[in-house]
Amino acid sequence: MLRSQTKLFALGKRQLCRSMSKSCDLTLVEVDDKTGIATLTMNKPPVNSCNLEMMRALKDSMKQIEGNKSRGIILTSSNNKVFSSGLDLNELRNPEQERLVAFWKELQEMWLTLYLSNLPTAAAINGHALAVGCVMASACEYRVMLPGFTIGIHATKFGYVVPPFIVNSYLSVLPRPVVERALLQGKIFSTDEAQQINLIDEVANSKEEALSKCASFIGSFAEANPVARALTKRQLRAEFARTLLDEPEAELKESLEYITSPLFQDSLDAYLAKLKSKNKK
Ligand SMILES: CCCCCCCCCCCC/C=C/CC(=O)SCCNC(=O)CCNC(=O)[C@H](O)C(C)(C)COP(=O)(O)OP(=O)(O)OC[C@H]1O[C@@H](n2cnc3c(N)ncnc32)[C@H](O)[C@@H]1OP(=O)(O)O
Repeated sequence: MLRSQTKLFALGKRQLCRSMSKSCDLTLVEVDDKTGIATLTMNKPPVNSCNLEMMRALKDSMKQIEGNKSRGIILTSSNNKVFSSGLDLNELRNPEQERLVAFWKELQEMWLTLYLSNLPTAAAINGHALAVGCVMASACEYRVMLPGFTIGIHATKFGYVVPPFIVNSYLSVLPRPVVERALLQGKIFSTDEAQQINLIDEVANSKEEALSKCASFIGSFAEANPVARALTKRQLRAEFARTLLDEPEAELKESLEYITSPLFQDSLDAYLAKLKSKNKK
């Protein structure tokens, strides 16, 4: 995509500076003047983990793209090894109640904004997509992944119960028996395995190729009336979004109780220690 053909804007500056992250642009949005397709790039070093500010920036970017009458959204990463490492686990560890409530509500809203977007959505998965990283990719309508990476929801492996809307994210892409086995095993798929079960639609050999394949998918709706398309998509997806649309408070309460339980906190401590020790060896 040529720089001269794109409009570039960034969100999340203020929030990011407050959270003392390394970069000042959590998300980058480029809109191709020719195609009208927006590329939304996650840009939170080192691994695009989703803290409160990141999820807010993602949600705000998506709303801004919809408001700008773009023709579609491609979600990707500025990191060439990691698409997203999922929720920022530091947000879940010994959380301060007010921030945890804001964090979980933001997760709910970000997921709903992406899952029910009026626009065609596609993910150019140019790195590992773990847990909520996989959930975000699954919430899109189309997925193109680069070889040599991994994707999946491994929550049960480290003692996390999978919330219903995350189950639904998988169910909107994969058949129920596959979802059941994958979630209960905490299965992480290689690119090849993901293609075999249709968790991803295509494999591309470079990020540019992945973006181009995503753009072709979005272009395939050129003949569809955008309003009719959006309302039909909403109808098709409403069932899986029902819990969060109708009872977000109940889902919030259940999740908060679980996250603040000693059982969860203990397994999180052990998991984080393991993750950190990897880099000390
Ligand atoms: C009955 C109904 C009840 C309903 C109850 C509901 C209950 C709800 C509960 C809970 C939540 C469950 C949902 C979970 C979803 C999630 O998304 S949890 C996040 C899970 N993600 C991971 O486990 C990813 C872990 N990371 C990695 O595997 C690797 O980092 C990587 C493969 C992504 C990248 O590897 P590499 O490039 O080698 O980088 P690293 O050196 O590993 O990482 C750099 C740096 O970042 C830290 N880090 C990595 N991931 C995270 C993260 N997700 N959060 C926070 N920090 C992370 C890592 O520790 C390194 O830090 P240091 O440099 O060592 O300080």
